[in-house]
Amino acid sequence: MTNVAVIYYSSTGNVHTMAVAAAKAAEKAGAEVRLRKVAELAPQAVIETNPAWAAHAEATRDVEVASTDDLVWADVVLIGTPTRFGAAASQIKQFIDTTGGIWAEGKLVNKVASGFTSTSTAHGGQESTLLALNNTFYHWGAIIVAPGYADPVQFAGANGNPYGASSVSANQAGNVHEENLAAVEFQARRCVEIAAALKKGFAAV
Ligand SMILES: Cc1cc2nc3c(=O)[nH]c(=O)nc-3n(C[C@H](O)[C@H](O)[C@H](O)COP(=O)(O)O)c2cc1C
Repeated sequence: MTNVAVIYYSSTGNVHTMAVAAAKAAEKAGAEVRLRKVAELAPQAVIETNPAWAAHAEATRDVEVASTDDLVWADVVLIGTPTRFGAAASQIKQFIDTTGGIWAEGKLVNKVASGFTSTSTAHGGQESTLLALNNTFYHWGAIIVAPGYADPVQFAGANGNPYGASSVSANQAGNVHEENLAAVEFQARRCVEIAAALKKGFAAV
């Protein structure tokens, strides 16, 4: 059994929708899956300035919050974040910054890792966000499994990002194109497949 942790942050539901699709696809591929949001850092007063943000926070209040134990448990770590000025959301960064202890113990080595994102605009920083996430994965000693163009879904009109599934929301809540969902499903399946092969390979050496 391959363990998959889908860990995400989402203010207005786009990345959440992608995370749920990734989790379901990994489960369908035979993995055991933990879907976890990272802790919110924004003050409630700020959240309430945006009705979509407040509504999404309320709708997902029962989603379990990610811990470093989820990373230790996982064979595959899929991290989803909206773009914030071309980089990951601070909520995701804060979670990443709690991994120093398990990193020092070597507990992140050889995890299969992959990122997905959502931006408002097509050239709003999807690649810079995903490449910045990859920098963390390198430091963990993880094995980055990007979708590449390894499936025809990557050539669908709304897709095309080989670094990780990416949606363009136009700042609309929960506005993920079905082709983006197919892309993140493929990405999750690919990670499960590669992690299972790695496990077998390591067991054989
Ligand atoms: C502070 C802030 C910074 C943002 N920076 C960018 C950006 O650099 N480029 C972009 O295209 N969208 C940017 N966005 C928009 C979000 O990334 C976009 O709406 C995304 O789809 C939200 O995902 P979510 O619904 O999962 O929260 C920004 C939003 C906020 C609140």
